[in-house]
Amino acid sequence: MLHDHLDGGLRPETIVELAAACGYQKLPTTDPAKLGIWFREAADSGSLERYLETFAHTCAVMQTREGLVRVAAEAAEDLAADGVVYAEVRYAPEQHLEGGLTLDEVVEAVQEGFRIGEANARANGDRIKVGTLITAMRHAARSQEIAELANRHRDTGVVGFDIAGAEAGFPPTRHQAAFDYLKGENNHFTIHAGEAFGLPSIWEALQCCGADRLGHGVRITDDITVHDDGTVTLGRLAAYVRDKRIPLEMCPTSNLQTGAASSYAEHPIGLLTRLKYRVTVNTDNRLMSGTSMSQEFAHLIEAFGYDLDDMQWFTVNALKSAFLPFDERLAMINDVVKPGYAELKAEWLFGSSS
Ligand SMILES: O=c1[nH]cnc2c1ncn2[C@@H]1O[C@H](CO)[C@@H](O)[C@H]1O
Ligand SMILES: [Zn+2]
Repeated sequence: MLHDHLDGGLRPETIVELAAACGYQKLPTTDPAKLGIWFREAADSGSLERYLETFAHTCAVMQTREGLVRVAAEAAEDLAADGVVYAEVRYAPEQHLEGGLTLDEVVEAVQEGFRIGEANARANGDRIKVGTLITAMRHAARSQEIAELANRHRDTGVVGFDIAGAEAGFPPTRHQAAFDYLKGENNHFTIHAGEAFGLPSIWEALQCCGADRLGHGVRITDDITVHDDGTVTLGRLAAYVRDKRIPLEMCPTSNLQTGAASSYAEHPIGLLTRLKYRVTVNTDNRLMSGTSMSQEFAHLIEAFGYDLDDMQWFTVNALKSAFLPFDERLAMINDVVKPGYAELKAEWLFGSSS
């Protein structure tokens, strides 16, 4: 899985405990069950801007080294327990400086947490590798500094860079210098684009900034015409995205909440999958969307009748598009993902062994 926000995936009980530990008193409730529901409902706003307001509470409890280590470790454990074997988890270090940590200390704490979480997952019989994406906030003006931060930590598990936050009014070219810098360093980046704003945002992300992947990218369907007889005409940009195999990090539930899609059945992932775009399935924010990787798959199975072969295709697409070295991607696909799906198929054929 390629698109999961660290500050969008906390366990509700952890938020409550960390809030008590750091004296944060603005939580809407300190009952973990109610808090989980509150996040889901508050994020169900129909607008990206309002959806993003809920992150004030999670970021508030991620301002200390201990808080960051714990949240990162638990993210790795939770993803592994759900069957995820490779996850790229992102967050914006600039949002975690209020407790006096430096940008580098924030990154070091999160990296330590991921390593602890990977080890705990192994102890539980699960296997996961977590790669970190360092995000810069698109409304802010620190992207150059954050890109340099990502580049500095590239040899200890930071696999790339991203920009996130409100899209309308903040085109990716505001951060052109950061992208040019990363290209100069032969580093990788993805850009949230085509979620709350349409084709110009996708075009800029690809053709000006040089993004390796698109976060969401759902609005690419604005450039696709489906005719009454079912045939399809692709515009130039839609054709480019498909021809160049640009990975689309699709997050169905998140898109329903922010209004980027109106139902699972009508989510552009159905059309884009049929047209064999490089589609991947992701959670975006497990807390705000009350979801998990397996739940996102379950929604798609229900809406589109996908089977294990389709799940495997999405998973292989994700590994092909990961910011991991090529040999590791290949080993993940051939030695982990394919045998894993073969095992699921055997269970389907012969019945579960457990
Ligand atoms: O779907 C999204 N679109 C744009 N920005 C997002 C989305 N989900 C989360 N964030 C933003 O990314 C920051 C760093 O993780 C979060 O704090 C949130 O503001
Ligand atoms: Zn996102």
